[in-house]
Amino acid sequence: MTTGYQRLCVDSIIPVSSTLVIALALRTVLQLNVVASGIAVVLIYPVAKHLFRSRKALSIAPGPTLWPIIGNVHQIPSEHPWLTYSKWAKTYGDIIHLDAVGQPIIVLNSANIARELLVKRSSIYSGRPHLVMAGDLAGMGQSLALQPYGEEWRRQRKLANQEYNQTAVLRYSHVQEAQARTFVQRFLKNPTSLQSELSLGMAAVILEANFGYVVKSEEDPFYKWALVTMEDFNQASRPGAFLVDFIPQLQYLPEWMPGTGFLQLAKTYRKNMEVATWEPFLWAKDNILKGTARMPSLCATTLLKEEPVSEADEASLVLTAAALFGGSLDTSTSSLLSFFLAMLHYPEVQAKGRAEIDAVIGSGRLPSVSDRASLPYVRSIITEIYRWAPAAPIGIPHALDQDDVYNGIHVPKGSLIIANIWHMLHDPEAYPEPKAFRPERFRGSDAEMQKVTDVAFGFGRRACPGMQMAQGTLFAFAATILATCEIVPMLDAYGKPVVPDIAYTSGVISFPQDVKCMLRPRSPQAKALLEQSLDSV
Ligand code: HEM
Repeated sequence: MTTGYQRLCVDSIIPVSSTLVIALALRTVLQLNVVASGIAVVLIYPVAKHLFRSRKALSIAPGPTLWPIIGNVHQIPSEHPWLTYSKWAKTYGDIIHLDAVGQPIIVLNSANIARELLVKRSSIYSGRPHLVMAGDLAGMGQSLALQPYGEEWRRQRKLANQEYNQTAVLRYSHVQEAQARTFVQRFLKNPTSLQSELSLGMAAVILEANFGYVVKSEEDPFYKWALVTMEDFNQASRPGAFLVDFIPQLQYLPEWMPGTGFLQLAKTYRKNMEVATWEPFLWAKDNILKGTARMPSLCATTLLKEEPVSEADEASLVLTAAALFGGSLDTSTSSLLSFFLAMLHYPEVQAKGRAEIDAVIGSGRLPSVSDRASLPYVRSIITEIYRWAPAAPIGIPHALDQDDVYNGIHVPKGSLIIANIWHMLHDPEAYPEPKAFRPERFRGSDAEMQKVTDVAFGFGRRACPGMQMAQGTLFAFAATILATCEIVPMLDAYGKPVVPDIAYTSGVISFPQDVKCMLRPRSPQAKALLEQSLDSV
């Protein structure tokens, strides 16, 4: 059955193409004899007029031509969608309407419109898309990042905020500093593994903050399980990978039927997820109750509350911790890879950051997270990373829970709302020469930097709850690296430096590709400080 909305989409068409239809019709008319012309005008004109009028009557936002039934499915880009949406902004403007077989998708290319809708109208714009394979069948839809906007989401969000708000997160500064120092030591020994060492460092920060658990190596079982589940999620949520996402009724087929392998796969994903999320929690609970756990942690704070923690509360806690891990790992790793890439391409920025650290901290100690306030240039470098290469270039889509009208434009209930963060942060009006990495553009002003973080971490009630954690971790890593080492390119077989290209992957979390480089210790004293700092951990 075709829904009213599907019909509207199929019938509607953009003005440009309506004009084209009329022009083509007229050209045909001119080639026909008078009688035939008369018939053609009678037949074609009303159709063209109808197409033109129905779009206006609908008042949906502009966008590429909608095809019958499929809408824009064939035009929705799978590679670097933020770049195509950004290009479309020139033709269609800051709010674009797309349709994927009846599913309305609204792309926002303006931070102001995103604020109008996702922040000011957040009571209706804070849902998430419903994923059948990843969400319902694999069981991942219960976690904070995918929960529909409602009671359970609020419960999980409260747990996340309690532990990772601006003040509470400072209790983890020592973890962030220790991991930054460990990373530098490890990478000095093994300069071929930048991405995996960063990923391990990011995981270690969040697993300690969530569970009081210390990760020592890539072989750590909790770390390995978490990676498996993240990969399962990537597979399960791949757009178009599973028919059941388009035809949800398929989930009720019996498992013995041919073609239902996805049901078995979903069970495997669910089992992996249960191990990855519950095992570290049970470990933490056991240690907290025995009094042997490292403190503080999200689990300790929650379990040691005065009121008893019910089974349902425990389940919410486990899901929150899992979402925080998932939200943290790739975004922070990608941002730090971008830091390395930027420092290789802009050695003068690297030198300036280092000079600021030398001037403020000197060379007698390593930087700590509490130095953030006195290092505005290092803060600017980190902010410029969020802007220059946002780790989540189109964020996570929101879903609209009610029909809405914005500036006369109809935004249908159930629309997916995509904030094109990349475009907003590359607007040449706000950020001249947006492709240049230039921390000076903020003039050391926190208000200017906040304009970037207000966009890069998403909007409204769903905005990133890990922002303060990310800020501290990225600062600890960037400042420790700059204070102790120079970031230098690898050398080729002829001893020539090889600076990696600026190229990014296409996923929801976009990574710079093939960033290879070396760290060169700045002095024997810097090396000694690093070694001493690890002895004291
Ligand atoms: C550079 C680092 C990071 C960036 C750029 C980033 C960006 C984002 C963005 C754009 C969103 C979507 C917001 C929206 O829907 O409007 C998001 C959501 C989320 N982030 Fe982050 N994030 C980062 C680090 C972190 C960290 C460190 C954590 C955990 C400690 C985290 C946990 C989450 C969670 C759980 C959500 C889902 C929130 C919800 O649906 O209510 N993120 N993040």
